[in-house]
Amino acid sequence: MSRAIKIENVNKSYGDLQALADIDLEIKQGEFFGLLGPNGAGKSTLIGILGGLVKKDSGQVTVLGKDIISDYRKTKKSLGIVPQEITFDPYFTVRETLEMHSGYFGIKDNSAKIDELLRALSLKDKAEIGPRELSGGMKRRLLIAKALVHDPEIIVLDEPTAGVDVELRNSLWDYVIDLNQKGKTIILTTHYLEEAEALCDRIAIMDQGKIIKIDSKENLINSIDKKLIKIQFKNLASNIENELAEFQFELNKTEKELIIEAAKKDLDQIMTKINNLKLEIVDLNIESAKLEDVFIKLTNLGGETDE
Ligand SMILES: Nc1ncnc2c1ncn2[C@@H]1O[C@H](COP(=O)(O)OP(=O)(O)OP(=O)(O)O)[C@@H](O)[C@H]1O
Repeated sequence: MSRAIKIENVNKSYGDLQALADIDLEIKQGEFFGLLGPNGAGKSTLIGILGGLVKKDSGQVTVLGKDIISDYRKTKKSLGIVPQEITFDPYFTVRETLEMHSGYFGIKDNSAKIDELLRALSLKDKAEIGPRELSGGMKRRLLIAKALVHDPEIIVLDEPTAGVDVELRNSLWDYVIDLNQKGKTIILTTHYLEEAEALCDRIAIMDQGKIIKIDSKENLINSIDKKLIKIQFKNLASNIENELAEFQFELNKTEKELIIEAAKKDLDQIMTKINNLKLEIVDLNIESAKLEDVFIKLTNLGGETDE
């Protein structure tokens, strides 16, 4: 696979605040890449640099092998960036907004693509009204359509589903997955970690202007040695707590449910002990670690994953 984006040694400060510190990152063509991190980690700053909205202090960024500064026009055409901030010209309808944006890229008749986007993003019946009459979620979908009118090779989505309801979120993802399967590179930032876990192949976790971890989703999740065992018994026995004393567990006596957090290496011993209790099991569930566990471990910010 060839390279979609190469970021080398990029730095950016706002006064005394170093928003990006020596960022190195390569994203291959066709990847579905997740850029995660707590508020203020530097994700939007990095995306702003990519799109030419933020000026880097140093370093180099290339898009499909072209420098974002010296080959600005070409790199701009290869990128479709959906920003976090919603801004529109209120005097144009949804369709006119998309036609005008096509015009920026020199596309004269773009009605087939515009119709495809309006359909995919469920905006067809809103095509002739102004952005002021759209709900917050609809505005966000128009922002996505606007970024895609010129059929870019690389699509960057900065928090695309904030404020979008579940049904539309799912249809939006179906559309983005389809684009990715057709070969488009997708870069996603989101605070919905389960969304990143479901969609991304590779993930970079940023914190305080640095990339603190970058790996495949599977490797990240496997790096957490944790299983959550939930067992519901028909009846409890008085010796459960003694029997499991060496492990970390919770016992809900009303629900007759036992929850044990265990390392993989202890699973066999735990299951043997539970077997020795000779209790009738009503339900059993073993969960593996989630991307959220990795995020919490690396950033110590579990409580702030949702905005
Ligand atoms: N224009 C600006 N002027 C001054 N400081 C800024 C500016 N833009 C961003 N920052 C600061 O740079 C840091 C990185 O911000 P950035 O928006 O890139 O983070 P983020 O990871 O996108 O956060 P979020 O998840 O909240 O969107 C923050 O400390 C922020 O306050």
